[in-house]
Amino acid sequence: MSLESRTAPDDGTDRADTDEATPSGSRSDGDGIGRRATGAAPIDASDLTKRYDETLVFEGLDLHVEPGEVLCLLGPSGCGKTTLLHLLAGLEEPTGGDVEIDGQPVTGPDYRWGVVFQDPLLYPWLSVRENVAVGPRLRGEDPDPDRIDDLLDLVGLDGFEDAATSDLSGGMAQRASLARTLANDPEVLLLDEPFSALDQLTKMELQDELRRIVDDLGVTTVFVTHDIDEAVYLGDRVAIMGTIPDGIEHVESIDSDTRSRDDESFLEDRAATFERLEQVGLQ
Ligand SMILES: Nc1ncnc2c1ncn2[C@@H]1O[C@H](COP(=O)(O)OP(=O)(O)OP(=O)(O)O)[C@@H](O)[C@H]1O
Repeated sequence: MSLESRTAPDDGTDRADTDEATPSGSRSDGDGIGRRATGAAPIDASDLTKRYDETLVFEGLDLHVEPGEVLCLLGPSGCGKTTLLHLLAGLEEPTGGDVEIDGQPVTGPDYRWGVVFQDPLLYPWLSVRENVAVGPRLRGEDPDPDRIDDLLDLVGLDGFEDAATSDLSGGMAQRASLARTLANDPEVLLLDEPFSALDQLTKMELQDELRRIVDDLGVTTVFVTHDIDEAVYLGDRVAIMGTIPDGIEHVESIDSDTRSRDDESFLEDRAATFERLEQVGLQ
């Protein structure tokens, strides 16, 4: 089995003498990721605390995502996945701690860290092509039509450039949403359960497409999901979040070379992740 299981130390501290990650998601080394884009940005969250009035979501959470890595945040409803993603994206302010992307503090939303939401949120009065060109336009740039076409090709929407968004299926709308985010050339891609509203076949197709795209672009990616198979299939590592306010309980490294849903190592990775979920008291 090629899976490296990275157990959280009992005392919650780093083990510098082993090849293990901390529960907060730091890595002691850089292997096992398999892809490392030159120029891709690391994400560093330090000592993050988020509280909404009486609700402490997590406290003192640390997370490091390697340049070009795909990290999946996995956990049950209400464990704080979206909250953590929003803090990484600058969509919400932490109660304590800070987030840096490529060494720059995240103080608010920015096109350099692109977010894809569960709802594609396309502008219905614009064509698919115009939706994808929105980011550069908002920044006062003249979008390069060839680049927009290339992006639509990349996400599998070749031939739908001039379609109205109302003519798109849910999967196609999510492809357009992804292309719109990629049009900003983000250093980091943050996705919040983007495929959870799609039927199983479309979801699997889009998982394949996303994996191909992030591999091609080498963009650092954080993907929120509550679907174990999705997390294991897409992630270089899977960070398992416990119930609030436990934060990240365990980080599982997934063998990057085996991206096949029906081979033995996928099933082994899945079983190991499921076991970890059970060990932190989740089903
Ligand atoms: N704006 C808010 N105001 C008050 N409490 C909030 C707010 N946003 C989130 N919470 C609370 O914070 C906790 C974490 O919520 P969050 O949405 O981050 O979890 P999640 O793991 O993403 O859940 P889901 O999988 O259902 O989307 C929950 O208890 C939720 O009720």
